[in-house]
Amino acid sequence: MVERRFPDGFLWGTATAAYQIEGAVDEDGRGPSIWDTFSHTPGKTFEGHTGDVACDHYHRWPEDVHLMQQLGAPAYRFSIAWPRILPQGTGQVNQRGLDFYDRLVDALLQAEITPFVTLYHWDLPQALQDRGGWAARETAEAFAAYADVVARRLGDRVKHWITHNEPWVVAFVGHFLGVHAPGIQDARIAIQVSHHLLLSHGHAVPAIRAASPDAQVGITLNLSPVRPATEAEEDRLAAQRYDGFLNRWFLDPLFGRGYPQDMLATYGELAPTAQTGDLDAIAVPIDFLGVNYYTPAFVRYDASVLNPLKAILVPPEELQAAGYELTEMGWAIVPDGLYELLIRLQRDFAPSTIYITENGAAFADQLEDGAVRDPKRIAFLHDHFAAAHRALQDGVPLRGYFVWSLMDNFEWAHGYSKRFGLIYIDYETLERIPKESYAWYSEVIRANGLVQ
Ligand SMILES: N=[N+]=NCCCCNC(=O)[C@@H]1[C@H]2[C@H](O)[C@@H](O)[C@H](O)[C@@H](CO)[C@@H]12
Repeated sequence: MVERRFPDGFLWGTATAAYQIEGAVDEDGRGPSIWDTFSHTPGKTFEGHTGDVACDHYHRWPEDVHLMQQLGAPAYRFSIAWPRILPQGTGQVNQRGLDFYDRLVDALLQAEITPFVTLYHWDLPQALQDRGGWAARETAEAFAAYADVVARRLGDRVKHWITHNEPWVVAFVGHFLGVHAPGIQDARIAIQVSHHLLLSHGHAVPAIRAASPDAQVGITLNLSPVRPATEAEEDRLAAQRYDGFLNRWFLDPLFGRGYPQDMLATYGELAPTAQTGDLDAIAVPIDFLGVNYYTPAFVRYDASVLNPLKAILVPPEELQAAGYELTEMGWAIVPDGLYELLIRLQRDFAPSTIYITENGAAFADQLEDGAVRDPKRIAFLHDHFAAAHRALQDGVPLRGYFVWSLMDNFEWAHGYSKRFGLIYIDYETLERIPKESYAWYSEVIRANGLVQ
């Protein structure tokens, strides 16, 4: 008996990204991306892992589509590799790159799986990085031109488009922390990059709509509820600033309010350079907001003069000592954080539609006697699905949920050391082995809800 049933037509799905699963980095005319450069730079990734082969999805995609079909998920979110489409970032289009995604989309539709296409999931053509990358305003225009090329080819069959995946991570993990490509550590550049990413979104949306009639277009943000470490005033104010840094910096301009005044004041002369019309472009109406939720941000005041934010994340070991269970990423498992986030989004921004475009967890999965028992992942997903159901009951316009990830894959700086998949990948043989959570999720999809 289904206790927590989801609305009819709820879009259950799985999610992946090009550089994390495809491999075939030198095949069929693909050009290098900044992640090819970064992962081949000594010391940047776990044990020097690269995406050169990854899950070899570029060649094994028919088997992967079959696994999706067996799972029974009605939707699949994947990203298109810009360097396969425009190897130099602009100019000459690589038809063989377009052909790959054309075949994949046709196979998904044949399998009655709705494709959700992410246009940018971090693999910027290196040729554009050589011309300034996202720190250069021209890259925003190049992105809109790339979106136009892809939407013209696939827009008759792809009706759900996501311009960007997690611009916060691209800007601040890639250009401030420097632990992602292109590995820059400069606050001013990172803030300017966040502006150019949003601007590129604003210019891509009309291009997609023009080429893909009645398409639904949105953007995916990594968002978290922000919780102060203590009720002390300084921690509560730090949490407010961190909420501005992580959430409101992107949500406010996308929903037509311009950049948050408190953050412009906090950033001072680090604030981005914008041109007339930029904010209007960024505020172009979207059909849905994609939300990637993993864990809340637990924040405390930090007096360091080197930190304009004067707020830092509470370290994982403290969270563990406080009683939180952690995933292999060191992220606290807080299903209620998803409910809290969705209710806040509905209250403060009221998007017409929300999709959870990523939620999932890495655990220390072991292959034993040809099987992978992953009870922790089942519990994680169960509890987060229950939180999403509660939000639905409280009026949140949630229309779908994509589990990260369909299969184990290249986890960026962590390489292949972190496993998020519903399907285990044996990286020696590239064999796909569905984990117990795959069968469990298949049951949830068939019942369209949780049975206990
Ligand atoms: N310092 N630091 N960093 C904090 C980063 C938190 C947000 N990371 C994500 O959301 C990434 C998202 C990504 O889309 C996917 O490509 C990744 O594989 C998953 C799993 O990691 C998640």
